[in-house]
This record gives sequence, C-alpha cells and structure tokens, in this order.
Amino acid sequence: MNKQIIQWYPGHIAKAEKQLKENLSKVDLVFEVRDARIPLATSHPYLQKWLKGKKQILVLNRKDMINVEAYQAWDKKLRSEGKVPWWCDAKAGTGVLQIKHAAIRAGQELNQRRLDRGMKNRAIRVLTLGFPNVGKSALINRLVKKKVVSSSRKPGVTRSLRWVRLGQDLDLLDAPGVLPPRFEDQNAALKLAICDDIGQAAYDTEQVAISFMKLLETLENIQEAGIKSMCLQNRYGIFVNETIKDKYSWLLSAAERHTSGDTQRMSQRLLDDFRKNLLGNISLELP
Ligand SMILES: Nc1nc2c(ncn2[C@@H]2O[C@H](COP(=O)(O)OP(=O)(O)OP(=O)(O)O)[C@@H](O)[C@H]2O)c(=O)[nH]1
Repeated sequence: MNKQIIQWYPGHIAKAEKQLKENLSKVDLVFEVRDARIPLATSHPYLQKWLKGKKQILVLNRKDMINVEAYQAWDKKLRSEGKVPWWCDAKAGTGVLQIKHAAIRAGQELNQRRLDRGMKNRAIRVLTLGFPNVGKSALINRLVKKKVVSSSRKPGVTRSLRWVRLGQDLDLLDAPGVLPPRFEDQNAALKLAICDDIGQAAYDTEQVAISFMKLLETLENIQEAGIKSMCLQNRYGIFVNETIKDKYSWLLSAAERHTSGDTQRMSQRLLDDFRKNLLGNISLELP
C-alpha cells in the first residue's frame, strides 16, 4: 500500500493535541502507551519533541495479543536502545501493578528533587499518552481499580482530558489518542487500520482487507498461525496460500457469493474475523 490511501486526523484529535501541549507543563511524568502488536506503528514521531526530556514510562499494552517470540524480540530490542518496556494487559490487569509501582518510584525521585529545592511533597501528575485505541483508558481503569473513564472497542472514544486520582501518590490525566497529522508511512497506517487503532472513516475497508491478505502472504509464521484451519475455508471458501490466477479475485468472488456483491460488508466481516481469531497468533511487526 504505497499510495496515500489511509488518512485520519479528525477534529477532536487536532483539538486534543492542542490541549495536550497546553497541559504538558503541568505533568511530571508520562505513560507512553503503545500497542504491543505494532510498537513501531504506534510510536508517535513528534512525541520526544513535545516531551522535551520529561520523565517517561514506556507501556506496551495488549501483551495478551502477541506471541512469545514477538514479546522477546521487542523486549530485547527496546532494552538494547536503553529503554525499559513495561508490558501489560490492561483488559485483564496483568502487569498493571508493576507499572503503578514504577510510577510511584519515579514520583518519589521527583519529590526528593522538590524537597532538595525546599519545595513540598505533592501527588505526582501523570499523563497517559498514545495513539487511539491502544488501551490508555483501560490502563487507567485498571490502575484505579474501577471504571472511571470510558474504554471502548472503537478508536476515538476519549474526547477530552480528564484527571483521575490514584491514592495519595498519583494524579492521572486521561487524554484522547493522538496521531501524526499525516501518515508518511502507509504500511504503518495499514497496520493501525488492521489493528483497529484508527477510525474506520480513515480507510477503505476492502482495500485494507486486500492489503492485509497480501501482508499475510509475506509473514513467515503464517503456517504456525494455523490460518488454513481457520474459518476461512467454511466461511469464505478460500485458502490463503491457494494458487489462484488472480490472487485477490477471491475476495470479490467470495463477496458476491456471500453478500450479493457487497464487498465492503464482506471485507468488514473478514477484518473482524482476523482481528478476533488471527491477530494474536501472528507477528505483524517484528524489530
Ligand atoms: N485484549 C486486550 N484488549 C485490551 C487491552 N487494553 C485495552 N483493550 C481493549 O481495547 C479497547 C480500547 O481500549 P481503550 O482503553 O478505550 O483505548 P484508548 O487508548 O483509551 O482509546 P481512545 O479513547 O480512542 O484514545 C477496549 O475494548 C479495551 O477493552 C489489552 O491489554 N488486551
């Protein structure tokens, strides 16, 4: 997918970015939350420029949705770059307590510096930052152990900044997802679309479904994923690795058979199936 096909910069994200910049000076620490399935595609190109050396905790969420190989490869790569990745599953709550402790420790260091300068101790203000739908709100809800902010399956749900208190030590700021105004790298944008990390209005479902199939063919671990045994045969009458004259004509013909030529709906079903059944088994992005 080389053409500029996927674009998404809705008004609320532009507004969120403006608000974020206004609020950055008020926070002490930033949780940068990325999607563990696509840590590169969910790394914001301007983030370091905005944060200007502010203390950060790198959270790789959705650990439950990747395989061990991907986890190990990314953990090693990030550590080799001097980063400390904190892995979690904000839906189930795994790894969240460790993140809380890391934030409290960072807060103690910051407060020590305040004391050294003759200032009083205070709760540390933490901003949760990341692309839409990576699990920022789910992480906050897990940290405070109740549903204080909306967390939903669709990207772009958090629309405004909201402070949430966590015990005596931390004040958390939930913020809408941020995105670069233009996706220079359309392959990264495709991964965001496949993982449902950008709004559906940003892309053509059929094109993304076809691009995803092309991408699947290039993945080495596709056999391990047991894709052939998936619902594809029964539901769509196709095999991914089948040799066919026009590789992607199956998408169109399958769409005709199943949904009277409604390829958009067919592609949507396909993407939904893949998101549900396949994405946890394959590595969309390896270092
Ligand atoms: N399997 C799994 N699902 C998760 C995880 N974290 C979040 N989710 C789900 O992903 C969806 C998006 O989570 P949110 O917390 O709303 O994401 P967000 O980053 O706040 O999204 P925006 O409001 O768009 O910025 C929800 O349906 C969550 O239940 C995780 O670690 N594992």
